[in-house]
Amino acid sequence: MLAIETEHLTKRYSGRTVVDDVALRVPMRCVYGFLGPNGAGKTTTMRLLLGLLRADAGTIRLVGRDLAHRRRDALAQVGAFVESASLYDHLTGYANLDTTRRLLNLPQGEIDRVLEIVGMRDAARARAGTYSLGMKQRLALARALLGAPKLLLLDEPTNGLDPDGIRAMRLLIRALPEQIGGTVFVSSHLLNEVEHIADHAGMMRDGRLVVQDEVRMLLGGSATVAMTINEAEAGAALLRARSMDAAALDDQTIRLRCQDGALIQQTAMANRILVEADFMVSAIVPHARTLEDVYHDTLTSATSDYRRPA
Ligand SMILES: Nc1ncnc2c1ncn2[C@@H]1O[C@H](COP(=O)(O)OP(=O)(O)OP(=O)(O)O)[C@@H](O)[C@H]1O
Repeated sequence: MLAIETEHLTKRYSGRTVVDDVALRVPMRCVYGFLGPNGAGKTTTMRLLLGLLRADAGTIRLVGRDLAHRRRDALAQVGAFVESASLYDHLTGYANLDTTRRLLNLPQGEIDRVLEIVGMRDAARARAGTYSLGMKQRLALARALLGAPKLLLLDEPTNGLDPDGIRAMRLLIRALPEQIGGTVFVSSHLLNEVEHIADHAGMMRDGRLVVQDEVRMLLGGSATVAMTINEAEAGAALLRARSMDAAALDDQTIRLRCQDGALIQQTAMANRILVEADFMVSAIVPHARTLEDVYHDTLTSATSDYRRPA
């Protein structure tokens, strides 16, 4: 069973398709990072998943329940914070959670359970108006955890936080799949963040899901090295003539893309070719592939489609 499964999910505004035939495959018990530039359709997709918008086509299953046919049951599996945390400043953290607890008709003990998860048992006695933004976000997360949902949808959870707040939120999110026995679906435009916290990632562009895979698979594949050389254009041209994947990044730097597992051998070969042709190579620095590379390779190319069959 998947935490989120969509088929042909489509949403149009005034004839313009902003979510286009999206097939999300989000496994259970993981952190899934949902990436894409502004306007790519992430928020619209999340609103569709939460039943806040009606799709023009396609289906949504949340933790095995079809959203159209078993709406209550499906949404009962989901906790979310989609807009930035809205709390009653004049109430304590505890009382804020208590209002939601009563609405959901949950036992009192639920509040202590969720406060424990977000590490705010003591702070919950203070009024929410005195909290830092990081604490407000954690309290909002605690509220989303009320009722023990198996799926959490978080929209830009570190937005506006300082470095300490970002770190605390990241650690918290990383530990959540284990603690809730479920999945955390996080939208973000911070590639570095998703690389640190997510096991799976999906990338949207112009309403389409153009990448979806395990993060370790996305980061695998070709590795690159940066070679510092006296004449990068000519050096890169020579390497390309010898069937190597090389490009001049600037006057003095060649980027050499190596096949999986062949980094050392291909780098040594490129170095020998250049030196034998009287180029001066002064540094060779391997560069581990990052999600930023995947993002740029994918989102800047009009034709690429990294989707793997599910
Ligand atoms: N209510 C609406 N009416 C018309 N167009 C809309 C509406 N909501 C969103 N859009 C358009 O749909 C597209 C996708 O927007 P969406 O907010 O889903 O993108 P996003 O990936 O979440 O971007 P951001 O990171 O900026 O929030 C955008 O072009 C946006 O202008």
